[in-house]
Amino acid sequence: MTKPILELKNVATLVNKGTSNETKILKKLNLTINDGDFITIVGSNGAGKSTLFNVIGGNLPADSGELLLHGQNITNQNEEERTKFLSRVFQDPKLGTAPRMTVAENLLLAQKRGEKRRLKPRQLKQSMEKFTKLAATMNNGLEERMNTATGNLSGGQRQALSFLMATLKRPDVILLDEHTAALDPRTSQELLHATNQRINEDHLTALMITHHLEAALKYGNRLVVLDDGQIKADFKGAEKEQLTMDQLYEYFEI
Ligand SMILES: Nc1ncnc2c1ncn2[C@@H]1O[C@H](COP(=O)(O)OP(=O)(O)OP(=O)(O)O)[C@@H](O)[C@H]1O
Repeated sequence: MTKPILELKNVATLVNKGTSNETKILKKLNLTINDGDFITIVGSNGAGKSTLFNVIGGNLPADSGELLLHGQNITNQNEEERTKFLSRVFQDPKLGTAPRMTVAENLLLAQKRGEKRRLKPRQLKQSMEKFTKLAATMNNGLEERMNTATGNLSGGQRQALSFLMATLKRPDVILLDEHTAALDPRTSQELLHATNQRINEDHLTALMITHHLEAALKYGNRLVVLDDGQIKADFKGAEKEQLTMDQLYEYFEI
């Protein structure tokens, strides 16, 4: 039986509250994320995709409705508290890693998330074999650059590292916020492939925003279409597998 990990119930979000520009972005949105779900999220510009991630991540409050994690109400938890169960990878390769630190040091930081953050050379040595193996799963030469400062990596390697850091401690939910959008088509495809492999093999739960409809169709067990702050469609299992590009395009017609 599928177990809900995170539930959004009637979540609404307002911006510019109390002004003449007050706007409702998410409109009584309901979404249940089950254990092992890999949900691709598509929608036009301004549909509310990033806002949805901001509300899940605690960067933006829900003005009404509630969020439940394993049945517990977390609506009022702040961003920092939510990092205990959640991690996010952004579009910008400059975010998510410490540029002057090496690949191995960044991975050690991610491994020590939630603990005291002092890095000891001994711990780095102990974890090196594990980190190198992990980096090799990305299939982009990251494992050969373990002692390179992150700022000197290619964009693709940097995003792969951000992804590994986000998954290292197996958070309950991983938010992938167009994490391959700044990469060239080939590098983007390779990272999507490696992302998919790790999510499936490690049975992780993830949401991935993408503007690449092909990728949204190809990856994941669910596909959610967001429109004007609401979920317009939520294709699951066989229904998603049978969904065609033409059918998906129809959701983008004005
Ligand atoms: N803090 C804010 N203040 C005012 N308006 C906001 C704020 N955050 C988002 N919006 C507006 O809410 C709407 C949804 O924005 P959001 O960034 O969530 O859309 P999106 O689906 O992620 O778009 P894109 O595909 O362009 O990234 C947009 O019209 C945006 O301008």
